[in-house]
Amino acid sequence: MQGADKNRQTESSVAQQDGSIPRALTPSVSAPPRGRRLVLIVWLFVAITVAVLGLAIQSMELLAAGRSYIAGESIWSKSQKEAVIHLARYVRDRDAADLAAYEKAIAVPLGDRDARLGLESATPDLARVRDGFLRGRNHPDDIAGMIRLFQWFHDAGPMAEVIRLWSEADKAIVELTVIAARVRESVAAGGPDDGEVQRYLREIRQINDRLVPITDSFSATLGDAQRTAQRAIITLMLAVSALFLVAGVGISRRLLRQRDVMEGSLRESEAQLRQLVESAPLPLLIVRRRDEAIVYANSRAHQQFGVTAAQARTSKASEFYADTTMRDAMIAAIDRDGAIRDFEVEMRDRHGQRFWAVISSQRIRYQGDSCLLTALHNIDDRKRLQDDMRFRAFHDALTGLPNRASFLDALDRALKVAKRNEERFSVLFIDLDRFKVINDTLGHFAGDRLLQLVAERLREGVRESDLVARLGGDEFVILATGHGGPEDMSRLAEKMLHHLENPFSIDGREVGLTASIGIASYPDDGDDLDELVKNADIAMYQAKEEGRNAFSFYAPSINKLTLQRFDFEARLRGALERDEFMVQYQPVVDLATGRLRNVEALVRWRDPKSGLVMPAEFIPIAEETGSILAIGRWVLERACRDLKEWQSAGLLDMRVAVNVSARQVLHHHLVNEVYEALQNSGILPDQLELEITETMMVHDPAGAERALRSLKALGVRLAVDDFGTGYSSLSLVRRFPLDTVKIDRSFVSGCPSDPESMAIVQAVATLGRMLGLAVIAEGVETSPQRLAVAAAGCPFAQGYLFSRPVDAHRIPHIARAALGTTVQ
Ligand SMILES: Nc1nc2c(ncn2[C@@H]2O[C@H](COP(=O)(O)O[C@H]3[C@@H](O)[C@H](n4cnc5c(=O)[nH]c(N)nc54)O[C@@H]3COP(=O)(O)O)[C@@H](O)[C@H]2O)c(=O)[nH]1
Repeated sequence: MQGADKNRQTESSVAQQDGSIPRALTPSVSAPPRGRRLVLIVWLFVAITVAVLGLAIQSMELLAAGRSYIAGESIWSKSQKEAVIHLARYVRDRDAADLAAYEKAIAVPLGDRDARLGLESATPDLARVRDGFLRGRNHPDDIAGMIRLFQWFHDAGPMAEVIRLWSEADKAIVELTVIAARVRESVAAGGPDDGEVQRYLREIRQINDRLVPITDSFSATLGDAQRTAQRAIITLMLAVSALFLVAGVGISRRLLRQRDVMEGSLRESEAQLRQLVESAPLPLLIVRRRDEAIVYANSRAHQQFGVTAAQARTSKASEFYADTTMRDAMIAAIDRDGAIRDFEVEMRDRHGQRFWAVISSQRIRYQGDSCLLTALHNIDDRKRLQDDMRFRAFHDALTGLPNRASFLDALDRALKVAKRNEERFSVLFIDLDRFKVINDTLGHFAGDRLLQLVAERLREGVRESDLVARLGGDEFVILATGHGGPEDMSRLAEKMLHHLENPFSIDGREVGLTASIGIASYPDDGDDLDELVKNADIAMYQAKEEGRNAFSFYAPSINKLTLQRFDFEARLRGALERDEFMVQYQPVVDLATGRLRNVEALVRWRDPKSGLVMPAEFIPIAEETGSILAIGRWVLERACRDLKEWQSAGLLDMRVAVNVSARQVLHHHLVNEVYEALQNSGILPDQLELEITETMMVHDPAGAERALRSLKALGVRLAVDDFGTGYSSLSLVRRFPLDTVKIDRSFVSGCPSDPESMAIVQAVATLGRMLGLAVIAEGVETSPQRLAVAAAGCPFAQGYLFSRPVDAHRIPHIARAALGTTVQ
């Protein structure tokens, strides 16, 4: 409302019919513009009025000039008569007074004569003419009209006759002046005698007799001319008026027709525009500013606000704004700028349902009132998308928990608050134990589901004020604010471990899971963001070192150890790319012949920092970090290629055994990788033996069985490593499609002195023989052990007694030797 009147002159005009559309929106019709037409009509009537006025003035002037001639003729006639009388007296009495009276009287006709002669000359001397008329005692104001009348109409009927009679009369006047001159001369000479007097009087009488009919005629003709002119003028005026009347009627009819056409076009345009506005895809409103009344709303607006047309008419626009502050800001912007474009505002419909809209609005005049024409666009979907994107930017898509960015943000805020208020808070770094193995074992879908369930349990276990976030993978973090000291944190960590202890149900399976938690607190364990997170991570490693399913507080003393571990892990991650791995091969000997049965591939890491690293040191870490998959694949490829080379060198019966970790076995790509290794190298499937540990088979028998059967279908051989260390050894050999059993070194080392070890070796050898499995005794270091395992029925053996693991190039040499004793 404010400032409405002030700005009225800037508002658009609108049609005034009820419900019509703002004229500012009406398309133009094809007639000339209304303003221009109006100007033309005004000018036409001005021209007509000027013409009529001009004609009337001229007519009146002509009539006035006619009357001047009549008046002049009267004076002329009287003067002429006086001149005759006084001249006759002078002739009779020779009285100078009569002569003077004569001269005064005759000056009038002579003046008029001079004027006439002047007007009849080819180049009239108007001064002379005017002087003549003045001497003829005509009124000075009439002279100009008399001159014009003479000039314009001297050839026209009555006027020509008047001038002719005037010339006739002037001849008689001139004759009179001649007689007067003769009389004067005669008087001067003492005459005239009686005879002359009589003659002069007779001549004067004759002239007068001639003049009387001329002047009568002159007077009558002048009267006729005046009447004729009067009639002509009246006729002309009537004709002109009739003409103007006809023209006026014609123009008016034309204007009316044009107005009808324009109104028709306007109505049509308005109807079209109304239809357009009605069917516009956007809600449109016209709101009266004075009282916020909705004076027009299209059907989309009715839908948007959940109102009928009747309800809209009785509603106030302000009812539909969710927030009056926003509405006030919008009105202020309109008052300032005259219009607003794409103003974002929250609205609500009649039922209170809120939605976001962008509004464009401008001031208009509508039905004589200052109004706002407003178009709005519901942007709820866009807002939702934006909110969703914002949520995604700060939340983990899988678990819905705040993500790393969100956590760091919250941590930053917590730090500032804690510094300001001198408060404590803690970061709990949670890493799930062996999650990667579970993920590989159960598949990624199950792994994802497990992470979601873990997230739920963690969230349920914390206070409202604490923040649980997922940093990525199986790493979670809790930002615990408003807690007391380490006791509180211990309780929280224990509670979390306890929460996770109950098995998770995934796809009908019970999955057990534990976690390791590291705790770092502000200000004791760091006073910036990075340090706190890093130290909580270090503490978490400490908890893992302590055997998992545990929590640990950060302490500077654990830092060095853990950093070494970090460093080791980091170096291991890049070792493959840097080509730091190598494979050695350890022979497996046929105890009956002493010849080579096969070789076992054993990986080593040439770490630039710590030298040759044995697999027992790095394989568990590689398994935990997942890099075992790439390392295992590389060993497989390498071993197959080396075997192919030995075969090319003539060792045709050779086989190679490759260790495969649990994560590799359960990984879906192993079958493909083995197939590719066979294809790439060109060795036969049964020349490759894959060694799987017994513990792995026991841990997930179903997964292992599935994987081993797929591998078996390729035609490769399968061996169970470390046989006897698990608890289901016998059931394993029945369930899995095995070819070879390797008796664990711990049993072989007890031979032959330990009867239990001997008995186990013997039992396994017998079992193998009966099931058609090859049995290899591992870790044979001494001749008595060799003799003992041979006596127990083991056909094959492996151990330092025969050969330590050696580089590939030495295998052909060893193979050709009789391996009765240690080669090295
Ligand atoms: N997943 C993979 N695991 C691998 C790979 N390469 C090795 N490994 C595993 O590491 C374990 C340790 O291997 P390594 O240090 O090479 O030890 C092997 C031999 O050197 C050792 N051995 C052999 N004979 C004797 C002996 O007489 N005495 C004695 N003390 N040790 C001996 O045993 C290891 C081989 O044993 P096994 O595999 O059970 O046949 C190793 O156990 C593998 O599991 C790899 O590429 N992938």
